[in-house]
Amino acid sequence: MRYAHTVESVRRAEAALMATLPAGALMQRAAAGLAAVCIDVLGSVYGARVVVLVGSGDNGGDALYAAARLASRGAAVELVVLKPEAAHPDGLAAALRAGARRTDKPAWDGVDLLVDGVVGIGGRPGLRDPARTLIEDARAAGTYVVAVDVPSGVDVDGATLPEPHVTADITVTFGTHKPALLAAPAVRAAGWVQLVDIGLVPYLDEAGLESVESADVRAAYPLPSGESHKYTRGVVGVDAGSDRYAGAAELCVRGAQAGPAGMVRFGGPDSVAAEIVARRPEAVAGRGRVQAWVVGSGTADRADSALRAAAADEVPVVVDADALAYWRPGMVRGALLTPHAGELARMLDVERSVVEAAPLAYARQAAERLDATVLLKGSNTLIAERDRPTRVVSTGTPWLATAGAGDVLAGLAGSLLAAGLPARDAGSLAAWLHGAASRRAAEYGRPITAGDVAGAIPAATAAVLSAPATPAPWA
Ligand SMILES: NC(=O)C1=CN([C@@H]2O[C@H](COP(=O)(O)OP(=O)(O)OC[C@H]3O[C@@H](n4cnc5c(N)ncnc54)[C@H](OP(=O)(O)O)[C@@H]3O)[C@@H](O)[C@H]2O)[C@@H](O)CC1
Ligand SMILES: Nc1ncnc2c1ncn2[C@@H]1O[C@H](COP(=O)(O)OP(=O)(O)O)[C@@H](O)[C@H]1O
Ligand SMILES: [K+]
Repeated sequence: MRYAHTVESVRRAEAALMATLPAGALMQRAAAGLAAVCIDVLGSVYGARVVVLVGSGDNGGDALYAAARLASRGAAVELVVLKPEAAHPDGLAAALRAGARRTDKPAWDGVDLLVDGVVGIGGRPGLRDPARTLIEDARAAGTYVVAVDVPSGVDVDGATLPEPHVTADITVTFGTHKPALLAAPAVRAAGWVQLVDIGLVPYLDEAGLESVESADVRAAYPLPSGESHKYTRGVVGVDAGSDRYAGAAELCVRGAQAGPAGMVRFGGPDSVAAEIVARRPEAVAGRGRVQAWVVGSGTADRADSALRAAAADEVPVVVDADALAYWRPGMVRGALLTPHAGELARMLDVERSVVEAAPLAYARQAAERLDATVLLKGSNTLIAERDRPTRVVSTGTPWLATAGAGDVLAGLAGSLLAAGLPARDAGSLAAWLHGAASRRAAEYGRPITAGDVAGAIPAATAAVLSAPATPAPWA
């Protein structure tokens, strides 16, 4: 996992760490890491033109000490000090001593790098003038932007993206990720995120948000053993499709067949079942004992009765699409709800745009109110569960936004549930593999269908399971 901590949690850890260190040591660690990334970006530092936007807090302090390092290596550094009376005094003195000079209006033409030290974790969302105009001018000139800790103006904890804000090419963050650096929409402003170790990790409490990585998928994927037979691997029941949406049923079955369960039972209407069995002969038509159900994809006006029938089996259920409208809190223990933003908005009785602007907050609110694990689909997918860190998955390509892709995901999640994973893990692995399969199918850049995604899941699974088990550096 990559972990993100809230501002409050970072502040607590920083206070504990700072108590063990000489004054200013932490800022020097941050500035050294920041300068190293800037040097990497510049390639050749001597003679490079660097503009540094300096805000009035410690974020500006980090930027000033990094500016001093760049200036001492021969960069032509210009400091735009936004509130001179409040700038970090020692940092400013160090930068000026090293040869940086002050300006109010940089000429952006020929600037190699802009360092955004306007605000960090102490910032309020949005940007005021003159920072706002300076950033706009720099962007219009195509200047490369490195943000310090977070892109200034984003909502650090809520991961929303109020206007205006800095859009960075690289964000150099300190100690741990912040929610805005992992979750949409704020993550879109961060660019490539570089984490600098400042010794904070031992002092951090549990993360509020965690990003699922390939090593996590590898560690949790349910593998068959020599003793396995199809029933011990789990049977997943699919009640999907209708005369009008027969395709949804097939896509859902294909998603389920691409997962670890040993068997897929198709429990939808007979007219659809005949077609499913003809096209996917490994599926067994008719209801029977299952370890998990997938209900709702394309069920149209059967959704209510289909969900009730699945709930009566008292096994975990993936509740998708049409069935979401009939979900009642507490209906099934261990349920995984898989709405997109529009479906979640209807469940919470708010506008879709409101959910899209703040998916992290609404996924969490939904998990509380709906008393279930909620997988909110989108450009990155969130898996929220009450009292547990929220998960984020960002393996998908935008080509995945194609009709039927959600049916495949629901089937795959059901297969992982039937194989014994709890809802939060089943949702995380399903979203990760579904996204990875979409990239593979799209060959990193061409249109795909939902069927292509289903077809690519086994290869995406093989790739992640067979990768060498080197632990991630942060693990
Ligand atoms: N603590 C540590 O040990 C370490 C911390 N580190 C670094 O410190 C950073 C946190 O520093 P911080 O707490 O000083 O707050 P910071 O983000 O600079 O902003 C506060 C200032 O900004 C202003 N301001 C607010 N909103 C604004 C807006 N929208 N637009 C414009 N201005 C705005 C506000 O001024 P005001 O508006 O109140 O006049 C206030 O003065 C952290 O992100 C990391 O980079 C590292 O060195 C590692 C060690
Ligand atoms: N911009 C995007 N980038 C990456 N993945 C996306 C994007 N938009 C949607 N997705 C993914 O595409 C899938 C679409 O599912 P869904 O909205 O249920 O479609 P359908 O109902 O047609 O099956 C989800 O897995 C979602 O996470
Ligand atoms: K910043």
